[in-house]
Amino acid sequence: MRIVADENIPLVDAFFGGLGDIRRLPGRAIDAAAVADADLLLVRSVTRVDSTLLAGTPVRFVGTCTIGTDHLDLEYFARAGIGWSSAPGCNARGVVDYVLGSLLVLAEDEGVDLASRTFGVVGAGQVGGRLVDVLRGLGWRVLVCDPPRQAVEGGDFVDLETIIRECDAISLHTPLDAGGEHPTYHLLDTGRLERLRPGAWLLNASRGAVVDNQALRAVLERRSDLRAVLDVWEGEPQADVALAQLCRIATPHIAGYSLDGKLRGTAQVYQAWCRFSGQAESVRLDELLPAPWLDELTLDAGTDPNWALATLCRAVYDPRRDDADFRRSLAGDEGQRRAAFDVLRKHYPVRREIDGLRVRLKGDAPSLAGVVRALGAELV
Ligand SMILES: NC(=O)C1=CN([C@@H]2O[C@H](COP(=O)(O)OP(=O)(O)OC[C@H]3O[C@@H](n4cnc5c(N)ncnc54)[C@H](O)[C@@H]3O)[C@@H](O)[C@H]2O)C=CC1
Ligand SMILES: O=C(O)C(=O)[C@H](O)COP(=O)(O)O
Repeated sequence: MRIVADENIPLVDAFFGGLGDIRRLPGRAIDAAAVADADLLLVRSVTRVDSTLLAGTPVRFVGTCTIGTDHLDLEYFARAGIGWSSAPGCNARGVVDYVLGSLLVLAEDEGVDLASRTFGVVGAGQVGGRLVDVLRGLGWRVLVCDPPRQAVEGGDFVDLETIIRECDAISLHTPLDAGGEHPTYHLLDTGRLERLRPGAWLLNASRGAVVDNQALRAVLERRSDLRAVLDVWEGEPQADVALAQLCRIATPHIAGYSLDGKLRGTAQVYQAWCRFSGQAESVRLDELLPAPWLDELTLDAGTDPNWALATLCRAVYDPRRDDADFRRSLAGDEGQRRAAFDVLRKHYPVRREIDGLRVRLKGDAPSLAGVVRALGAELV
């Protein structure tokens, strides 16, 4: 079997090496010629996979080691009888950790207590759903907007206008969808951005075009009270430099880049391929995942819970490093910036997940135990 794979899929040899010959290419260089004799195509989010790429090739299965599927033409796959899989939820925890780290930075800048803010989560699926659980677990007020879920489940959801009107911090976690019943392309347009509450924080780690980037830049230029955190950009790997400079945190689409999340992505697609092809699985992720660098922490019962929250999160991940790396890359010319966007992603440092921590409490401390549990870390 011939396999073509994005060179940035970690452990691709460990999982797929026994199945055939693997040709590894930069994701943006995977073209029709590269897949002309491939049976299996493994991609990440940067490769557009549609009839232009696949028509006339022997490719019978496409795996994307990502959560997002907006780069796949799924209607074409159905028409052409091509099997496919994404990796639902694989890196959702990484995005939650990114949002937590960003909220801590914003709160520290402005000297506000996060518990006094109202949070809005737009899109409560794999990522947003986990984020809601963590924020509510910390005892914070969270409003949730998810019209597709609301239509099916009824329940405790609000509309987007309520989020805009009432929330001090809004985090976007929808898929990018230009059509359908609940389109998300430019979901935050000029009008909605203008109506953000005074001093509001807007975070986008979903897909760039869920926010109208030009409109956001114009609004941020007019309203110095707003704070923006952007991990994703319209036109990646190009990012609007002026917009990035107006953001409090700006990063090159790395919110979900925990090692655990990336390896889960490869493993989930391998499992999907095994189901599709009727083969037994012979490689297991838990045998390949390295131990975390930081395993166990001890907190005294007298520790301030807000300090504990910041310390536990930042012990594992602090987005300021990624912001600083990205900001330095913005000094280059257009070509250098495009290249740097991909280089920062390709050589991303090892990062683990906050819920991999084990925390020991010295003494009886129910509020500290609540913080540890809300973060998903293990109390030992
Ligand atoms: N920056 C990064 O590194 C990463 C970004 N992502 C992106 O995050 C986004 C969310 O991913 P998941 O949670 O896994 O997706 P998901 O499909 O599990 O959840 C998305 C949720 O959004 C809801 N939704 C759809 N249309 C909506 C609308 N118009 N308004 C409000 N809610 C709407 C859906 O009902 C669903 O519950 C995707 O765009 C994904 O590509 C995912 C992982 C990493
Ligand atoms: O899983 C997703 O969806 C993401 O956005 C990934 O974090 C994107 O990773 P790449 O495929 O762009 O490396």
